[in-house]
Amino acid sequence: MRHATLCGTRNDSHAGRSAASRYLLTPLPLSIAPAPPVIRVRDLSKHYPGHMAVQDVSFELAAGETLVLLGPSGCGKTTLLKMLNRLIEPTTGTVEINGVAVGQQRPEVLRRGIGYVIQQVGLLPHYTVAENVGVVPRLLGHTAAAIAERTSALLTRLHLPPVRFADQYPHQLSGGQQQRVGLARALAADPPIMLLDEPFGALDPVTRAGIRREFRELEELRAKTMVLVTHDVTEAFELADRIALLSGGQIQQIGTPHELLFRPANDFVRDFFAAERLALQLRTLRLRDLLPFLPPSTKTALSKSLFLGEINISLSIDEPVSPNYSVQEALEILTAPEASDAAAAQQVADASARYLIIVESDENAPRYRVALPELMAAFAHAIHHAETVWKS
Ligand SMILES: Nc1ncnc2c1ncn2[C@@H]1O[C@H](COP(=O)(O)OP(=O)(O)OP(=O)(O)O)[C@@H](O)[C@H]1O
Repeated sequence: MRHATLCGTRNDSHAGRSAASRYLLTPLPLSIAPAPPVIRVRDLSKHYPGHMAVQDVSFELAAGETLVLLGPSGCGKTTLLKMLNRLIEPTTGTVEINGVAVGQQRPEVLRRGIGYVIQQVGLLPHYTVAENVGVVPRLLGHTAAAIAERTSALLTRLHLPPVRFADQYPHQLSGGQQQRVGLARALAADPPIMLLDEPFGALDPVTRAGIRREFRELEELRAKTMVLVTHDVTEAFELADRIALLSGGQIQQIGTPHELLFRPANDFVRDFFAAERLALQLRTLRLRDLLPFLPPSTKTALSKSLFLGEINISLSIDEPVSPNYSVQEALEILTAPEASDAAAAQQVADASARYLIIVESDENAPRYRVALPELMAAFAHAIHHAETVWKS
């Protein structure tokens, strides 16, 4: 498994935490033992009379990793998630958190160390927003001042200004606001592990995409080990370090989004992504993957000052982009007009006049100056290469 031999480095990529960590993987020196998994699931099954909800599931999760449980309705995602914090007891198999079997811990004690977010949010209707957020810290005996400070900071971070929202009741909030309070509540005691079951499920697609973006960039979540359930493929690809794709209670494949897309383990996996294949390829491939396929003429040896000057003078792109950007993000930059700048908007009509400057953090690495047609040609080559490597 990836975390047994590799460690992820978070950075400030525009692409968000998961994408950044996937593409900045650095081999561990052989002398350093890998950290033990935070969550270890072995041969886990749940049988109901006449029905196997989950069958022989095993996986390990490293600290800070996000695993998405993905699959069609009824495939066992929620049952599997709930066995991690003992909301459901397994029929066979074990779950260990930090090396201790969860079956040996009192459920309420176990759950205080694990944040839990569900689609229905489950806010207490007669508690204010602030009281809802403070529930777990109060149980843990935190001081009133510490709870108030933490609540206020979290609400602010989640775009719920405390002055307006702290004293409101759940019924006075929109669905998206309730969802944010649910997230704040789960984060209030700063648990190292978060379990999230369709956390954005009740929202319309636009609100959902917005909250997902905020979620990805939330500082408070950066170091957390997370298991997130969704049936939304785009959501899974945006948020996962690894995805476990389930069907009929069994894991069909577990791996990075790149692995599931380009190296499907079986027909089910391939077919599951077929309808959204191109969109997922655009999200999954990074500019770094395209570099070998760019024509030599795109390589530029501009000095930093010249290069920044050129951007300002002749291009509508203000910032160089990192090779960690997805092809999707690069396309958005190349084709999106600056709303406030009519001249820039005019330039978009001739997209070939716009360039991306792909630049590594290492100053000595080559830079690339790429227009839309070159980008798309390299994308086509990179896809062909990834698929050919898999088939051979
Ligand atoms: N208490 C129960 N008794 C009997 N069968 C159950 C019970 N709970 C769940 N199941 C069955 O187990 C299977 C898995 O259910 P689960 O809720 O884990 O699926 P899911 O993948 O989360 O589905 P969805 O995406 O629709 O929420 C389903 O077929 C469901 O009907």
